[in-house]
Amino acid sequence: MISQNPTHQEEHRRLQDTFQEIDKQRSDIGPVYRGKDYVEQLLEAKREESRQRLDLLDNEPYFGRLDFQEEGKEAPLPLYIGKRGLDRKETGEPYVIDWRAPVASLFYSFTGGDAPVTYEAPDGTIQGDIYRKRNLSIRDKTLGRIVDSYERGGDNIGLNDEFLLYKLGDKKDNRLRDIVSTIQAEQDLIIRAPRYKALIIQGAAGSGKTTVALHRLAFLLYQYQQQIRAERMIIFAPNTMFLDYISGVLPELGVGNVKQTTFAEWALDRLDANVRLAKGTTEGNAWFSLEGTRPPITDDTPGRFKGSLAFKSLLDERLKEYAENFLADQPFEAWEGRVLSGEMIREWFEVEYRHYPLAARRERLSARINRWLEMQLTNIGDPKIRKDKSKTGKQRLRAYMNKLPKADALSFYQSIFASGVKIGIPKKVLDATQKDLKKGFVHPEDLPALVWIHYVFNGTENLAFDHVVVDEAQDVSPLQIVLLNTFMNEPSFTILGDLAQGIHAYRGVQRWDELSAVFSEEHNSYHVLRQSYRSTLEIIEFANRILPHTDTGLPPAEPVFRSGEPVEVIQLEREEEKIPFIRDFISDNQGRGMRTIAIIGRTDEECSHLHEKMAQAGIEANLISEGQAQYRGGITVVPVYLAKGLEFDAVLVTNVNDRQYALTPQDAKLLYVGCTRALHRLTLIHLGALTPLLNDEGAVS
Ligand SMILES: Nc1ncnc2c1ncn2[C@@H]1O[C@H](COP(=O)(O)OP(=O)(O)OP(=O)(O)O)[C@@H](O)[C@H]1O
Repeated sequence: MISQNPTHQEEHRRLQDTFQEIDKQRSDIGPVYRGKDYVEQLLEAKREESRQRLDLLDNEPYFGRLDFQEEGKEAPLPLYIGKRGLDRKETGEPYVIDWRAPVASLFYSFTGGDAPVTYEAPDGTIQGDIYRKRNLSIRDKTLGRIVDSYERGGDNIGLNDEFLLYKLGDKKDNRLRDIVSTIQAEQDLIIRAPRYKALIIQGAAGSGKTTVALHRLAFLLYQYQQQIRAERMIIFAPNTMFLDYISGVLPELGVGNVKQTTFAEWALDRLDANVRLAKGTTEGNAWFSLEGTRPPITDDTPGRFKGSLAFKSLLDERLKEYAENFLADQPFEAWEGRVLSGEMIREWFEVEYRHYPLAARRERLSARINRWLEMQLTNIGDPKIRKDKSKTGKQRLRAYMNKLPKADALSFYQSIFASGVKIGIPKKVLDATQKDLKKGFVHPEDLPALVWIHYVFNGTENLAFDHVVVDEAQDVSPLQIVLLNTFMNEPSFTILGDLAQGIHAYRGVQRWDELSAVFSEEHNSYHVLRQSYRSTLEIIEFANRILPHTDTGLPPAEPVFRSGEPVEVIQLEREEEKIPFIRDFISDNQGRGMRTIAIIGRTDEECSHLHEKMAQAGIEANLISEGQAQYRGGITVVPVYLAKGLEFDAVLVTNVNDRQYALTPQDAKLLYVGCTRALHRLTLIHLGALTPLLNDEGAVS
């Protein structure tokens, strides 16, 4: 039924008109070509692109309207803003404006007031006045909510956040979504930042870091379409399940082909097959179990040392020495009396081939000596003697080359550790590495150094990035960033994370300047996102109480004013109460329309045990364990260290007692991660004494 409201009627007509235009353009494209003609096939690829763009538009043609009067024009024009642009077929006039277009930036940067506004167009700054900013919700081709957040001359009070709050109140499924209709001004600044920057973003939990980084990729592809290709953009995320969780956003924004991977996967792809990860090095059983004590984190902590710039300097020194001593300075004697001097060989290797990486120099040298050998053979007239000499010469060349080092990353790395303390590797680091390394096995934190060595030996293999996104960057090392930077002519990075969620501090950074030190001042661009969009006011205020215990000195996250239910901290008397409690928690939340519910435990073992008990009690849930490739949504049991990056409508954190979450920065970070996963409801239970991390005057019990 069409509403009687004149605004609704006007927008309804505009929407129908848009659908007609889309239909017309689709029918003009014509049917799919299935023939063999090559030119037609190429044209068909273009047509298919247009079809896909129209399909995307057809779903939700636009989400916003901005009435803008450009200076010097007679009247304001309504600009409709959508995920993709659409021009009128007949007149060519813009009918829907792509959200990434310069003029659309006004929609995001405008926060009210009657003062003139400006935006940067390719031809310079454009000034004008805004008369209306409107959000429109379109679902299943039907116009829903219309919210005017600004009207010139109106009172405009309290309307600004209404559409955002309406969107944030949604229940979630198993995928991260795009936010084009409600991007906030502080996020938009990051999304539209210039290409050649190393953006480092410290963002509170739920501030939209991951989402913003994905929108930035879509923006860069639009803005620099002649210079940037999706296939040369890459996203590094902490694990494959997280990649699965975020995998829907770029296609929703009409962007395909961006490589999304983990650092370990990418590194192992680069390295030779002889590099294998040692078993039992998974973080789950090493760092996050409750067994033993976790040593304090220092610069000598193996993961931190092996990712440091100090280690890189040490490697570089050794690599230089290795290259200098590569040749044995031996002449090559092809057969008795036919000698190629050591000086000549050095001249070729060190002067002629100096621009090639070591492995290529080695190969070129071998080919060059071989050519010299062939030349010598042409001087021998007797075919039989020539054949004999050729055989000897080739054998000797093989032997000569075999004596040269192999320029293999793993052997080099092994040799570095064999030299050990002598060359400045701390004993702690040696002890943690040697045993496996001697057998040819490495740990994840060895990978940046190994790829670095491989790069010095082999070059970048023509692999170049147009833009790199590093998510959860508090867990990466400076060496990783240096390494990725070598695959680019000029830095173009979006590096995002939250130090308060640095649960892998044993290999990550403790301050952002550890990463910014990699870039020059002109490339560095540091941003802070404090506003948190994910959780209700009550949840954010609760989590903010844990923050000081993380020892990061970070300010509290700022909630959007979206109020929900109070956070509950409940003490159970007996272990047997737990499963019935979980059952009630799930059914209560399902009854309130919550679609994703997580039971967050402290360790892998606790979660497997809970999951088993729940199954015995007939409660079906997905158990998440390390190495899992997919996040399925619904009811999930997950250890807290694997919940990072994900979000759930309702969260139950189990066993928040003083043993599971002790008064240490590491445990504070884990608990902070657990609590900030919840969108609408958060409950914590404990048996025994409550964790001191929550034991302050504000705790609800
Ligand atoms: N401008 C916005 N409009 C609507 N929703 C938003 C906005 N910004 C962020 N969100 C929502 O907030 C939630 C958190 O976003 P995201 O996961 O990108 O944050 P994050 O900073 O990476 O979080 P964390 O560090 O806690 O994993 C998501 O549900 C996202 O859709």
